[in-house]
Amino acid sequence: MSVALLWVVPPCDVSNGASFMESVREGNRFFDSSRHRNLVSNERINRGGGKQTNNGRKFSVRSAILATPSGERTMTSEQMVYDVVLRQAALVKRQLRSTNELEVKPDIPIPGNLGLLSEAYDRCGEVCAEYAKTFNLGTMLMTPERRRAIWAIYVWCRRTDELVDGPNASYITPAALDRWENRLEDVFNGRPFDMLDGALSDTVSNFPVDIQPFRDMIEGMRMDLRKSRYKNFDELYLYCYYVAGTVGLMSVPIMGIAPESKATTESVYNAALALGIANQLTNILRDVGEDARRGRVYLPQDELAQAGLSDEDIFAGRVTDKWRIFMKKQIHRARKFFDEAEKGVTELSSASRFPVWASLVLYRKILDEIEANDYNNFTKRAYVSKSKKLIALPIAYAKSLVPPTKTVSLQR
Ligand SMILES: CC(C)=CCC/C(C)=C/CC/C(C)=C/CC/C(C)=C/[C@@H]1[C@@H](COP(=O)(O)OP(=O)(O)O)[C@]1(C)CC/C=C(\C)CC/C=C(\C)CCC=C(C)C
Ligand SMILES: [Mn+2]
Repeated sequence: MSVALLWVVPPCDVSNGASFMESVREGNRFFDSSRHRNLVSNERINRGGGKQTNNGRKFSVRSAILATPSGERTMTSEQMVYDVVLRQAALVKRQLRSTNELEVKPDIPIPGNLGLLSEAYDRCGEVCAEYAKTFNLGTMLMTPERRRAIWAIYVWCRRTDELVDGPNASYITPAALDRWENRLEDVFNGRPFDMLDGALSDTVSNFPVDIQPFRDMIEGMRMDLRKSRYKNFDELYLYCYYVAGTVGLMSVPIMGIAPESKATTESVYNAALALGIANQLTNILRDVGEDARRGRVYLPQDELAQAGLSDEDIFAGRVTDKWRIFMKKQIHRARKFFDEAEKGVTELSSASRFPVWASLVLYRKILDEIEANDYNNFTKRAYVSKSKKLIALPIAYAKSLVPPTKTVSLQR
């Protein structure tokens, strides 16, 4: 296990604040909260980090699950999630208006704090370089402000995922996730707990990032703790939104939409959501065998039954014609989400397009590799070789040079 892994989410992390504080001494040094308040109150945009409750109303996908008296939901997961998309897009639009209207004051440098802040961002960059080499390379083309903000978000997502997927996952309880969520609220309120949270606190005070996708990612981790089967695609869609679609919604406010783009803000956020869903569906199709060995089946149960398959077939790990037909349909669906996402990448600001194209092209290729393995995702892990990556990256770069369309092409 790498040193960085232990350091990102120390064993005592969310379950024991005091010993965690001891274990990250730099964090203590940085987060004398009174000093940090100075730092985050130096906001370029008057948003009041953490207070974005969508017009005073805290919104969550969970709270939007409307039910009939018989307990049936009246909205599909897609409809519920689209509501979060609209809210994040509205926040960005409001922000754009307010920065045009308000006089934007230059940052007042605070000696000492700024040094620590840049150290915090450097740490985030190191984690990114350790865990996501190709992606990290792609961020080098972004402006320094955007790059470090994306690093801070990446690190928060990675730490959140590590809670349920890392070496200490068996100690993680719903209560620990509640504490992690309280810590998130503190980040948005300018009271970060440690150095890495501090970088995120600074990021969310400088960019119009809504807290809801962050809360929803934690909700996805709760879902993972209590659930190991998905009745249908609607249930799976919600899970994919929670753990991956949220990443798209967190990232676009940082990456920015090209000023010359004619696309609606909502449509770009919708494409970002689609990329998260596509990635997660691909991740699930790649890891069927690995997940089954942990007793988990992320595939829609009704679609398995329609194909004449059951959990037993998955646990047995036999590649049959029934399985191949089933897999072809699942791959087709994941590709549809990638297609949807592609329409939006071109609309991003020019320097942000390359890392997104690179990640899209490389992740999409995993689906080709599952096919090349004759759909054996039980015992063969589909991966994109170094040489294939080397061929794909210049293609991604060429795609990133294509400017936004001149006409309104993206509408929902
Ligand atoms: C350019 C780019 C990719 C930016 C995103 C950077 C960022 C903040 C990434 C965070 C990723 C993360 C650590 C998420 C935690 C949950 C998780 C692990 C999700 C899975 C990722 C794959 O990781 P991996 O293969 O390492 O999985 P294992 O842990 O090994 O199982 C996911 C499958 C999903 C991640 C989702 C995205 C990267 C969505 C990206 C979408 C955008 C950047 C929006 C682009 C904009 C438009 C308009 C298309
Ligand atoms: Mn994972």
